[in-house]
Order: sequence, then C-alpha cells, then structure tokens
Amino acid sequence: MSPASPRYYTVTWDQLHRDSKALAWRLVGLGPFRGVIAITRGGLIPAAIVARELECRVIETVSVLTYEEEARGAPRVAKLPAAAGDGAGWLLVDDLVDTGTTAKVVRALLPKAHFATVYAKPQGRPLVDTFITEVSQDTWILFPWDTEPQFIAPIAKARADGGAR
Ligand SMILES: O=P(O)(O)OC[C@H]1O[C@H](OP(=O)(O)OP(=O)(O)O)[C@H](O)[C@@H]1O
Ligand code: HPA
Ligand SMILES: [Mg+2]
Repeated sequence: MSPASPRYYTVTWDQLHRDSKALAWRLVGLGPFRGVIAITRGGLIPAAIVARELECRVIETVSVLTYEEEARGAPRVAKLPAAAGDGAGWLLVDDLVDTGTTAKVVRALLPKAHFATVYAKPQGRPLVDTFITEVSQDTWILFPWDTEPQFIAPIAKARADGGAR
C-alpha cells in the first residue's frame, strides 16, 4: 500500500485480545503444536495470547523487517528461530499479512509451519493458513502499540472553525 493511506482501521487492545482469542479457537483443533514462532515484532502479542490459550509454553521468534512506519522496503531477516527446523509441527504467528512480502520470506524459511495471522488483506491472504478478519487492501491497520488516545474537538467547534468532515 502507498505511504499516504486513504483509510485507517483502528484496533484497540480489547479488540486485539478478542480477535487473537478467536484465532486460538480456530487453531486449537489443529494442534498440538511443538511450539509457537512469533514473527517479531508485530506477531509478539498475538503469539503470546494464542500460546496462552493453546497452553503452549515453547516460544521462538523470527525477525523480518519490511516496513519503516507505512513505507515498505526490501524484507530483511534480522533473526532466525533457534530450533524450529523446517517448521514441521510449529505454529507461526503474525499480526497481519498485507502484501505477503514478509510471509513469503518466512514461508521459505519454515515451509512446513502452520501460518496464522489475526488480520489479512486480499493480496497476502493466499499465503496464510488461518486468519480471523479480512480488511481491504487500501486500509492501514492501526495497532494499539502504534497509537494513543488524544483530544478531538467537538463536532460543532470543528464546523465553526470551517473544518469540513
Ligand atoms: O505482508 P507484508 O506487506 O509484508 O506486511 C506485513 C508485515 O508488516 C509488518 O511488519 P513490519 O515489517 O512493519 O515490522 P514489525 O512487525 O517489526 O513492526 C507486520 O507486522 C507484518 O509482519
Ligand atoms: O496495515 C498495516 N498496519 C500496520 N502495519 C502494517 N504492516 C504492513 N501493513 C500494515
Ligand atoms: Mg511484522
């Protein structure tokens, strides 16, 4: 997606927890898994919630850097999982799949892992085995760790100031 996103989808902590638990419900019948591999950093919190629900205490990480804020660059693997082999029996978790760039890199590293994300956009969706919520390709998902509440002027004041909405 282009850096200047036309729409945003705001995800609160509560919603992220609910959606990650919904993901765990979908996954529970597919296990048991040898462990969970979080794709850092975005996959860390969904992976923690899923691991808790699946009673899975073995957690690995793989680090892929693809974005700088909303700008996509070439994916770079910064850290490999220590002990997941080709991924057989492991559950790979990320917050979302967007263009699928990160997913392709991780799938090549761990081809036999089951790949789950909380959110999926259409372009990356075919690369995911299990996900919960689809959002359109031109939407930027705002995660709670990237945002904070702030004051917003009353509607009447914004109108009086000439702010078109
Ligand atoms: O399908 P894609 O187009 O590759 O986009 C999805 C990836 O982008 C984000 O990670 P990011 O590179 O921003 O790193 P981060 O998780 O450390 O924030 C997100 O957490 C996914 O891992
Ligand atoms: O929509 C998104 N939101 C947050 N991070 C992302 N990384 C790729 N796409 C997104
Ligand atoms: Mg990420």
